[in-house]
Amino acid sequence: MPALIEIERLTKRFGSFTAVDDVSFTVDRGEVVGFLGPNGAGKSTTMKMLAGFVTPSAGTARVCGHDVVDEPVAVKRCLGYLPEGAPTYPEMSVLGFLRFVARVRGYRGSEAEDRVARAMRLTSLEGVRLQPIETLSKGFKRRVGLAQALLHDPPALVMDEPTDGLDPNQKHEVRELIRAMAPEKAIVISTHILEEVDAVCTRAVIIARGRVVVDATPRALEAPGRTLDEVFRELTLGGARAPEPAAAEAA
Ligand SMILES: Nc1ncnc2c1ncn2[C@@H]1O[C@H](COP(=O)(O)OP(=O)(O)OP(=O)(O)O)[C@@H](O)[C@H]1O
Repeated sequence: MPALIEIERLTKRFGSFTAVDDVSFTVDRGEVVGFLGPNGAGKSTTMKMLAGFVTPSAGTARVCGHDVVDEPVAVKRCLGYLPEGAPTYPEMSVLGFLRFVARVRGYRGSEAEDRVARAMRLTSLEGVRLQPIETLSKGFKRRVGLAQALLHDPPALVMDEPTDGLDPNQKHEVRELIRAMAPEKAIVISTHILEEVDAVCTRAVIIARGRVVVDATPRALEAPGRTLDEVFRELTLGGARAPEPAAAEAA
């Protein structure tokens, strides 16, 4: 049976700048892949291609067997996507926004209400349910993003820095949530926090300058006697890069 998430030679060029360069990896049910890399390595762009927000320049990606370019609606049905930053519609209340998401996803009546309630429960949002999103702290906004990604209980989850902006207790809660969901789902999380990889990931894919430089279990990476931090620096030195100004304008 094919993996729930399949990425094959995926490439994204912005003008003459190649942000994602021939990236391939798969994620099976039960796996939590930590997608790591320095700033500008191409993590968000890869995730946006998986979620259908950016069109690949070359290569393919499939979610639950559906091609992200040819079958975008089928992909969105089986994928939960947490983008970087905060959810849109800042003037909506948490409850109003999640009801809206439920409606867009085709749920009505008690099923919609049950799904909204479950998503708020999983992300501990009940206490702020009537508050406009724009008045929430960064950590709570992040949780609203997480709630919308989980609302339809998708088999595949792609989360761009899910614990960004959360305090240590909230980070712990979100990691626990990811761990609890993991057996049933294929999960990709991007992160800068290497301890997060140890805490929740079954595999680490490290990307640098748009290319995959490692795809291994955290345990294999650390052996013998090296920390993940050391491995990360060794593999990604050369670090951040920026597109040529002309390329950025062409995008
Ligand atoms: N629309 C765009 N036009 C031009 N360049 C872009 C565009 N989107 C991203 N890039 C460039 O592509 C490269 C990869 O960006 P991306 O956001 O995928 O990196 P990242 O690994 O997610 O970084 P970070 O860890 O800082 O979030 C960066 O150099 C970025 O400036």
